[in-house]
Amino acid sequence: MRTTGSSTSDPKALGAAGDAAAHALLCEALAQERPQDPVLSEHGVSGPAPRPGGRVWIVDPLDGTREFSEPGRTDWAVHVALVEEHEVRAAAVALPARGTVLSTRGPAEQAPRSASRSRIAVSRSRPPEFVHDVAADVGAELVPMGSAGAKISAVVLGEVDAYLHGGGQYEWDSAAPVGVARAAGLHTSRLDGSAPVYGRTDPWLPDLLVCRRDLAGALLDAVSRTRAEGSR
Ligand SMILES: Nc1ncnc2c1ncn2[C@@H]1O[C@H](COP(=O)(O)O)[C@@H](OP(=O)(O)O)[C@H]1O
Repeated sequence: MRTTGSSTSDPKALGAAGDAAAHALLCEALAQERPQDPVLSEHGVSGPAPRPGGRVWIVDPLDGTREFSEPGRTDWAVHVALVEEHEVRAAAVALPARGTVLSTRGPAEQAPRSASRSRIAVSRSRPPEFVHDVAADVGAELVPMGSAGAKISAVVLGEVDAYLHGGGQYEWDSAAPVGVARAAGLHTSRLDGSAPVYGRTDPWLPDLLVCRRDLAGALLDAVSRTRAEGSR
């Protein structure tokens, strides 16, 4: 759709069309392969109603819709996660513009460090206010990128060392990439250090830290310090 320009020159319409096409494809495939399972996304639930703690596929057909509609950008992704008992059991994140799919079947080890100075991926359109103070606190460089899936993939691939998010997000923005990151041996938590919980009735999951294990303590301390200072 991107290379043919689809039928529209309006970036928003191209994003919406890509999102709708990917959603239809994933729902059709899951209805065919796993007809007993509910599927949750930004578009609501398709298939049977989810049961508390039961199996649910959490998908984001197009994460980084804005970047998808900007020619040449590769920071957008497709997320598919299988959640059971509030845990991600299996997941895949596709980066179609890079011809790459990362999954929970990938190597269970962290990539080597990207550079001597830590690099933290943050939203390019809505970076949380506290990230500048956190970066200064730990001596890191900020790397603005689109898409939670692309940013978490960048941590898995060793291109950056951490992804820091705050201010808002839903379970479909992070379920699959968090599953992939955890399988790759990375730290994944909320900003208070607790484990992210998926498959809840309310899918709001507004903050997240994914990083190399050796950085987790320093980053969580810096987040807690800068947020406490900011609220004074
Ligand atoms: N404050 C916020 N509230 C709700 N969703 C947010 C958000 N900040 C980021 N997101 C969502 O998280 C995904 C990654 O965002 P970002 O590129 O800014 O890091 C995007 O998903 P979509 O592209 O699927 O809409 C975006 O909508």
